[in-house]
Amino acid sequence: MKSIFQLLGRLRARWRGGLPLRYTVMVAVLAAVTAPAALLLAIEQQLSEKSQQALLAQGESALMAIGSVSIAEPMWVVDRVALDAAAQRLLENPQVVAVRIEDGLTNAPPVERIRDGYARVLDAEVAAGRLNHQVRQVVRSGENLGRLVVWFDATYGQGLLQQRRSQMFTLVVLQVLVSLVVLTPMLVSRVLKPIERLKAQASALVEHSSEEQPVFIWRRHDELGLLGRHLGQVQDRLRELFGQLGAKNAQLEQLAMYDHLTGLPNRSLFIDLVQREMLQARRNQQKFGVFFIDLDRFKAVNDSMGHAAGDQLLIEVARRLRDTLREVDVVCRQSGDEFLVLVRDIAHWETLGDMADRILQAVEAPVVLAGGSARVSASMGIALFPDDAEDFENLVKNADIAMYQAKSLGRARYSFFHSELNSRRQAHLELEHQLGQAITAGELVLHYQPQVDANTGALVGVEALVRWQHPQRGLLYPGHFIGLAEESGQIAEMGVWTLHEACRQKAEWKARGLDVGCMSVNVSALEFRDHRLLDSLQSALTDNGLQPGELEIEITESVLMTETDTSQRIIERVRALGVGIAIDDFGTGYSSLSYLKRLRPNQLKIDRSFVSDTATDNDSRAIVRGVVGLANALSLNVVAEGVETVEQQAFLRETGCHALQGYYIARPMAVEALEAWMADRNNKETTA
Ligand SMILES: Nc1nc2c(ncn2[C@@H]2O[C@H](COP(=O)(O)OP(=O)(O)OP(=O)(O)O)[C@@H](O)[C@H]2O)c(=O)[nH]1
Repeated sequence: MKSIFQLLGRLRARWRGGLPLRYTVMVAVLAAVTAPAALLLAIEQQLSEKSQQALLAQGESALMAIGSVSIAEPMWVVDRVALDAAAQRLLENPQVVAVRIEDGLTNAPPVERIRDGYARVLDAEVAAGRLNHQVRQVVRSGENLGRLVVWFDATYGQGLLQQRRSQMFTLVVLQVLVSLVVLTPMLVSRVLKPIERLKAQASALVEHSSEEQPVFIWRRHDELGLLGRHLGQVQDRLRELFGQLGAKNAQLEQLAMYDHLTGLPNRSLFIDLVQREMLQARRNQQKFGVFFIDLDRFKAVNDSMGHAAGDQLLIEVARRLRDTLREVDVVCRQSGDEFLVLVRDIAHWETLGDMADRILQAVEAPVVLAGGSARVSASMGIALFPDDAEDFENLVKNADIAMYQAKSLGRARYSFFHSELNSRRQAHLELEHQLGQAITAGELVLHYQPQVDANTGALVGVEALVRWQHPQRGLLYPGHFIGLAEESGQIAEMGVWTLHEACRQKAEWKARGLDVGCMSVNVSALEFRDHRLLDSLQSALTDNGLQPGELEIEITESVLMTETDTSQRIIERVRALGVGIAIDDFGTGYSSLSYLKRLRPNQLKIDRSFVSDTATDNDSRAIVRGVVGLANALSLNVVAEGVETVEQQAFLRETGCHALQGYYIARPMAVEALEAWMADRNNKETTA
């Protein structure tokens, strides 16, 4: 019982939640066909029961009337045979169970006819209501002859009714079945199937993806067909929109993930791939490498052959990188002339070195461009996962640091990253940053080293040497920061400051009556080739009211001897200005005599390495003698640098060297110390 209720509950819930349409239609059709049929059946039963009873009653009365009339004559003539036959005829009526004809005039026994099986039970059946009997007087010519008693089967009508009922029921069932057989296929084909199709079409719309969609063709012209066609149009429009969206997405993905020039993955995609590789490498305890590749002096290709040729070169380099690497490796263009490579599945770290060599060789092969042929090299840094870093940013940063190391070692090579290199680079960057502020913070100072006449010992000039009074690290010598200043471009600003400060100091001494002789200022290679050099010299002199002859610039031999035509043009302009020119570190480079003649400097400074060896080394002595002889021949002054002993001084005097500079004379000194030194010498001279 409980489970029946549960089932009903479930059905109710199902009904409320919405039965599938086909069940609903089936139930509706069944109800629509069977309910009126059942109602008709019930009404018909009621009506036929009533009319049946009336008919039976009428039939019984009629039978009694006809029976009594038909036996009146035989009773009158007392024809028992005819009476018996009349009783038999009455008994032939199926309703009649027994007939008795009683003669009221004679005492003759009644004529009786009883259906088989009823003889003994007549009274009991009457008492039970299953039989009823009727009695009718038989009359002739107003005289009462006797009576007719007939027993009728009271259940006869019921039987008839029952028979009729089952016939009606069969008819109704047949009608329901016929209705179902006719209606169901019609409903299925005209309503249910189209609705199912519409449902499938709508579902296809809902689940719309870029994949192939089924096509629904509607040929019907009713409302469902119209709805289907409309849905089809929506589907077509959606398909079209999705197609456009897909193309746009692919375009956006291409733009977002790939470099437009080379078609290589860009940095975003590369990050994604490296991060996935990290997960896998961690799981499998594997290593992988990242290469940071930067083309060497790519700017020169752009500058000399044009940007379009530069682009062509980048495309070609990208192609070579792809061709050189294995399928599993990924190369991306990070920006400009920088490429990143993810090197997967490395058995040994040496594998990386081999691959790096192959890449460098591939890049270095000549490239034919629109404007001619070009040749570039690349510098490459290699960082290893997980040894050098465990996240993308640091891995690439470390590969970059290693690449920078490769550049500083002379380019066209690769370097592995080491954490120690990282900290060195860090310190370097920090110093570079501090150097940027040192000039404005007044942390740069000039020390001056005297140059004296080799014979008389008189002060003939001072060389200004820059120092950095670092707030934490104390006094730093140029070796610690000039290279840095050159790399970062700060050398230009530093050079201008040095020139102006040296001239300012010279002017101050002059104003105070202190004669330090000629002021020598070092000019680096970058400053020397900077077109602003002449303006700087001019303004340093003018601003401080100095004569050009009071200033001299020192340029190293190697700087002068590269791009000699340019050097010569610059030297000519400096000389035209009246500023002196000294060739520094003379003897270490490769001056040719003809250039020396053409450049016509004022002074040669013999490099300290020759001077320091004069005591022991005959060759050095010969070189010094040669340089002095050459200078005399070209009417140039000679200053010997790095004089540290009395013997060196004696030798240099003897060779005819004009001036001396070195620790034996005096170290580079701050302004006050130099002034004290000069005062001390004056005192000694006066005393002497
Ligand atoms: N043709 C072309 N040049 C580009 C593109 N993107 C950046 N560049 C140039 O590439 C050059 C990159 O120069 P750097 O790497 O800084 O210097 P470099 O000349 O290669 O010198 P080193 O790297 O120090 O050896 C710059 O001059 C940029 O203007 C590009 O898409 N096409």
